[in-house]
Amino acid sequence: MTPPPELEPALSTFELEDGLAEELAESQLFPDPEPGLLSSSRLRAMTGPGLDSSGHPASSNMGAGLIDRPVSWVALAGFMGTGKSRIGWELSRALALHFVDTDKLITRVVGKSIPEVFAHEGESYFRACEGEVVRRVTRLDYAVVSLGGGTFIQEENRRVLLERGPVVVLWATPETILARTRNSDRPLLHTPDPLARIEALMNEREGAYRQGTIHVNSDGRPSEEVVDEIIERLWNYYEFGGERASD
Ligand SMILES: Nc1ncnc2c1ncn2[C@@H]1O[C@H](COP(=O)(O)OP(=O)(O)OP(=O)(O)O)[C@@H](O)[C@H]1O
Ligand SMILES: O=C(O)C1=C[C@@H](O)[C@@H](O)[C@H](O)C1
Ligand SMILES: [Mg+2]
Repeated sequence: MTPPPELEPALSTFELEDGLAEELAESQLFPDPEPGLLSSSRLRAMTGPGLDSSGHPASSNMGAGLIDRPVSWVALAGFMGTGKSRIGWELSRALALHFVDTDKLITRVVGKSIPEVFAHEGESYFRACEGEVVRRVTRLDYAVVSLGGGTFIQEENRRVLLERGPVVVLWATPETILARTRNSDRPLLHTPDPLARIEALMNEREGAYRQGTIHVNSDGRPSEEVVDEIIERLWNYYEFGGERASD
């Protein structure tokens, strides 16, 4: 069945994620949660042609040169709850780019939720997964990549990401972060005083986040406004010497 035209970009995004999941499943790091579940033939059967040799979904027209955009690759970093996943998805729709959420990709490939990965395999395993995913997503083109809150803290990840393209860091106050994460499961905030934990972690991490390319406040602003500011700042970045989309 042919999807309605407005769903096509989202569908090709899923194909891209399938291709990445397949590659990762074949890497040494990720265990196969159920024997055969992530075998490449099974994924291929579920997802069709996957990626072409340059990493684009085989059916994509995203590189066809029809869309004027400031960048063809951008990552979003920042503390938990600053809006990386939500803003990243909306930004990808606005720029007609694929969307990859590294947390989601890890949970999909490992076959467990992030709290389960922290509880069973430990945080250092999760951080190793993040490193592997960063290496893969920096090889993509035509993508908005939303990172996990701790991904940009690891020096090697920062180096690889900043070498690849602009990294937009989203910011919000500890109070907003608490309100946005209160009803969700972030293992690092499983503590009797999550606000104090957010403040302490933010202090520890602020210097690393400051190394991003573009900084945008997401506090008390509707997501559309945040997306508009990111696009405007990406155009400035492009005009002042950033890399242009290759189409
Ligand atoms: N600008 C915004 N205004 C209001 N709510 C927002 C805004 N941005 C994000 N949210 C909401 O805040 C919650 C957390 O956002 P999101 O999951 O995108 O954060 P994140 O930065 O990806 O966090 P994590 O690092 O844990 O993955 C979600 O419910 C999301 O819809
Ligand atoms: O800030 C962090 O270290 C984390 C943020 C989330 O996105 C997840 O990646 C995980 O909960 C860890
Ligand atoms: Mg997220």
